Amino acid sequence: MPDLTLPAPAKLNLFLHITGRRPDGYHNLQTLFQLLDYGDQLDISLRSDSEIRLQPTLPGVPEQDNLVVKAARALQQATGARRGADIYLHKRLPMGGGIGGGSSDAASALIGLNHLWNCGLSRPALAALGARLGADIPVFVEARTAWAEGIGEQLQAIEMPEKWFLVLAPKCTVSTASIFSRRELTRDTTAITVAAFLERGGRNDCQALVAGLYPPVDEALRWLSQHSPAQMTGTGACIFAAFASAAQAQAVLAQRPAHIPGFVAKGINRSPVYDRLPMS
Ligand SMILES: C[C@](O)(CO)[C@H](O)COP(=O)(O)OP(=O)(O)OC[C@H]1O[C@@H](n2ccc(N)nc2=O)[C@H](O)[C@@H]1O
Ligand SMILES: Nc1ncnc2c1ncn2[C@@H]1O[C@H](COP(=O)(O)OP(=O)(O)OP(=O)(O)O)[C@@H](O)[C@H]1O
Repeated sequence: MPDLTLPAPAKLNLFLHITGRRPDGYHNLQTLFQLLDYGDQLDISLRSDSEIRLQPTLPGVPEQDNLVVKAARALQQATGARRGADIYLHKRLPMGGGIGGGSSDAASALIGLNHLWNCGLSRPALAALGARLGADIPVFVEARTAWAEGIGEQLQAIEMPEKWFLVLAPKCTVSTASIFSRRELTRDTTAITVAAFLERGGRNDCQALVAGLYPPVDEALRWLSQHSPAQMTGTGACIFAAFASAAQAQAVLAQRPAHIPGFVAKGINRSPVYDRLPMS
């Protein structure tokens, strides 16, 4: 039996506007991070030595590059924690899909190990530690559906209607860094207010570029758009559409082309991690 089991939920970017580029190359953006009740799971067991061991190894990701291991080491360094951990990662989320799998795994590792090692870091301190490893990690540490600005780390929790989402995961991996480095990317969208988004919606500034570069993304977008307004999340490759009920989303999922994997998940305002381990 592991000492602690924690979920690592996915997110969708309900819109993604790129409003500028910082001198360090990172992009200022506006987005709405919608958490989903679907994701990976981490089983964490304490070790008496200070080793961090992760199983299984993900295809193409050496153990030391896995964000879970990086997060655990960063926490050890920041706090002087001497204990180690064996972590088993049940991977369900497609990698490089724009649904934040690696970031969420890292956030759950930070939250779980902070608890098991008695490090005593507050949620904002853990989020700041996570931000150094990836722009999408803070929202999973804060564990709330949120409006985000800056590079994605300035967060404001927001209560959204809890809709159902059909997510299609075209069989390709999109590198976030490569999309953000493309010359053709539009980087000058005018900032909008939360109220304007809630009234009129928004778009994904990376979508046309990614669909042009990756035919499987284009195909999935075209197919899903026949049934409901479809959008890409993050820098892709996943795309999604919102439905009022699970049954409606499942009915469309059942009709999808057999070669496109997909799932249905509920949008949630609070991550299940928050309920497992409430903290300051
Ligand atoms: C596009 C989003 O998925 C929206 O949620 C995220 O902002 C990406 O977050 P992430 O995958 O955690 O990204 P990171 O691992 O921090 O960065 C990957 C690469 O994407 C680029 N990057 C990322 C976030 C950002 N606001 N501006 C950027 O330019 C940088 O080149 C960086 O080297
Ligand atoms: N635990 C992990 N799970 C998935 N990918 C990981 C993990 N650790 C490191 N990585 C690396 O990070 C890359 C991006 O992974 P991830 O699945 O988080 O992408 P993503 O869903 O596009 O994320 P985001 O929306 O945050 O940009 C992977 O291709 C992989 O090389």
